[in-house]
Amino acid sequence: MIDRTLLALRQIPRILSIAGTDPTGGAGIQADLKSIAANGGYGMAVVSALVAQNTRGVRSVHIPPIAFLREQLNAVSDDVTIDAVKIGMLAQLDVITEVRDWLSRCRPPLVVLDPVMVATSGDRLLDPAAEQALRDLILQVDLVTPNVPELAILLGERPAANWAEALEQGKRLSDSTGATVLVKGGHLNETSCPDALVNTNGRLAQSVVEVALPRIRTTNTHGTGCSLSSAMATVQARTGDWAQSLAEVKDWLQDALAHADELGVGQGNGPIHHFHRLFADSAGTSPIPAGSAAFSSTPTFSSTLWRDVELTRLQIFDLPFITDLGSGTLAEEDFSYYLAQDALYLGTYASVLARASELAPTASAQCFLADSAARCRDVELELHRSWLGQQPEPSEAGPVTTGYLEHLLAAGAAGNYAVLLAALLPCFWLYANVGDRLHAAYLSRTETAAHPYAAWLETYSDEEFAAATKQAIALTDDVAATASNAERAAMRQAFATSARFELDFFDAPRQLVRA
Ligand SMILES: Nc1ncnc2c1ncn2[C@@H]1O[C@H](COP(=O)(O)OP(=O)(O)OP(=O)(O)O)[C@@H](O)[C@H]1O
Ligand SMILES: Cc1ncc(CO)c(N)n1
Repeated sequence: MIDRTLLALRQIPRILSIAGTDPTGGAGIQADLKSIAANGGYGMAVVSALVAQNTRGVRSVHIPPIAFLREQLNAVSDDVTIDAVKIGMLAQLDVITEVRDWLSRCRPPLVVLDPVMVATSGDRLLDPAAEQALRDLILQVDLVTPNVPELAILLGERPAANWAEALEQGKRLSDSTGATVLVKGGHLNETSCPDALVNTNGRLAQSVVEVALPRIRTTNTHGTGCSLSSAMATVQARTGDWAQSLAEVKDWLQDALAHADELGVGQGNGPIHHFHRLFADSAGTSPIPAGSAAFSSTPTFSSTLWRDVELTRLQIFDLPFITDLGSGTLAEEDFSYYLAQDALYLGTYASVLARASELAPTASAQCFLADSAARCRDVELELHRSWLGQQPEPSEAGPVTTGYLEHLLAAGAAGNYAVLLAALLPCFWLYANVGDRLHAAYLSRTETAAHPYAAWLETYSDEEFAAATKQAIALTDDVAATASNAERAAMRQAFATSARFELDFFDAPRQLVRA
C-alpha cells in the first residue's frame, strides 16, 4: 500500500543517518552509508558518538559535545532537503533530547528509528537512564526497528521466547506509540529468519506484513540491524510502499549475508557484504540486475520484470518445500513428485524453446534458444537416468504442470517472439536464483549428518546455467528495446504469470501429494 503521506518520492532519495561509528566499517554510520548507497540512495551522516569498536566488541565510546551535534545537524538541514532520516545509536539522554529538538524543528517526511541498545557482541550502547527518553522518541517516528531484546526493554517486558510472542509485543508497541514496528526474528533460534511490519492503526494494508527467509549459516552478522533500518528508510523514500520496501530490503540483505564470508574482515562477527550485487555484476557473474541498473532513472526492462515479481520470489523462499529441501527434512515422496513433474515439464519446455528459436529474429538468438532446448532435453534425460529410474511407472502431468505448460504453449502458438521470450524467462531466472541460494545454504551448513539431497543440491547451482540465464535476460532486454508499449505490457504479464507458476510448481508436491 502506497503511503500517501509521503508525497515526494525520489529516484535517488537523500538519506541522513544519525548514528555512532564503527571504524571497522561493518556497523553504525559506516554500514548505514554503504546500505543507503547499495539500495539506491544518497547517504549523509551526522555522528552522535565515536565508538572504538571492531568485530569482536566495543572498547570505548566518545560523545562529542552536544553543541557540536547540533551544529552538525543544522549544517545538513540548513542546506540539504532530507527525504528520510535513519536514527541509530544515541548513547545517552542529552543526545536523544538534542535529536528530538532538531526533529521538532526540521522533521523530514520519513523517520526510521533503530533503537540501538546493545551491540551484536553484547556490549551496551545506550545508557540505561536514557531508556525512557528513547521510548518517548518513538512517538515521533514512522518506523521503529527493535531486535527481540530491545523490543522487550521498550515495553518493560521479558524477551519474547518465540516468533508469535515477538509479534504480540510488536502489536503492543505499535498500539502504544502509533508507529509501525519492524519486528525482527534474527535473535530467535528458529531455522528461518522472519521479519514483520506491524501497525495496529491501519497504516498498512494488513496489520501484520510478514516476510520469512531461511537463516543463513554465517557468524558474519555484525551490523545487520543498522543496515536493515537504513535500507528501509532508503527504499521507502524511493517507493512509498512499506510492504514492497520490506520485500526488496530482505531480499538484498539475504544475499548480503550469504556473501558475507567472502569479505574476511576481522576475527569476530564480521560485516555483511553490502555491495555483493555491484561486485557480482562487474565480475559478470550475477544474473540479478545490478544496483546501478536497478536504480538508474532508465532501469533496464529486465530489472522492471524482476521487481514485478519481488513478492512472488520471496514467497518461493518461504515455501515449506524450499526450506525443507534446504534443511534436508523434505519428505521423499514430495521430492519424487517434484522431480517427476520437472522431467515432464522440461520435455515440453524444450519444445517451446525450439519454437522460440524458430521465431527469433537473429542468428545468435536462434542458436542460443536451440542450444538451450537441446540442453534442456539432456537435463530431462539425466533426471530419468539418475533419479527417476526406480519409479514404478511414468507419472502424469499434475494440474500445475499442465497449467504452466498451457501458458507456455499458448504463448508459442500466438507467435509473438517478445512475449514468448518473457514467458520462458522465469524458468531460467527464478531457477538460477533459487539454485544459488539453496547451494550457498548447503555449502555453509555446519551439521555433519548426511543430507539426503546432497547429490542433487551439489549440482543445483551451475555456472553454465548462470551464464545462459544472463544471455536469456540480455535477449529479453534487446527485444523490449524495440517492442511497442502494448507488447512490453504483454511481456510483463507473461513473465509474471510464469513466475506465479514457478511458485505453484514448488508448492505443488505439498498441495497435491498430501491432498
Ligand atoms: N543468519 C541470518 N540469516 C538471515 N537473516 C538474518 C540472519 N541474522 C539476522 N538476519 C536478519 O537480519 C536483520 C537484523 O536482525 P536482528 O534481529 O539480528 O537485528 P539486530 O540485532 O538489530 O542486528 P545487529 O546484528 O546489527 O545487532 C533481520 O532482517 C533478520 O531477519
Ligand atoms: C555505532 C554502532 N551502532 C549500532 C551497532 C549495533 O550493531 C554497533 N555495533 N555500533
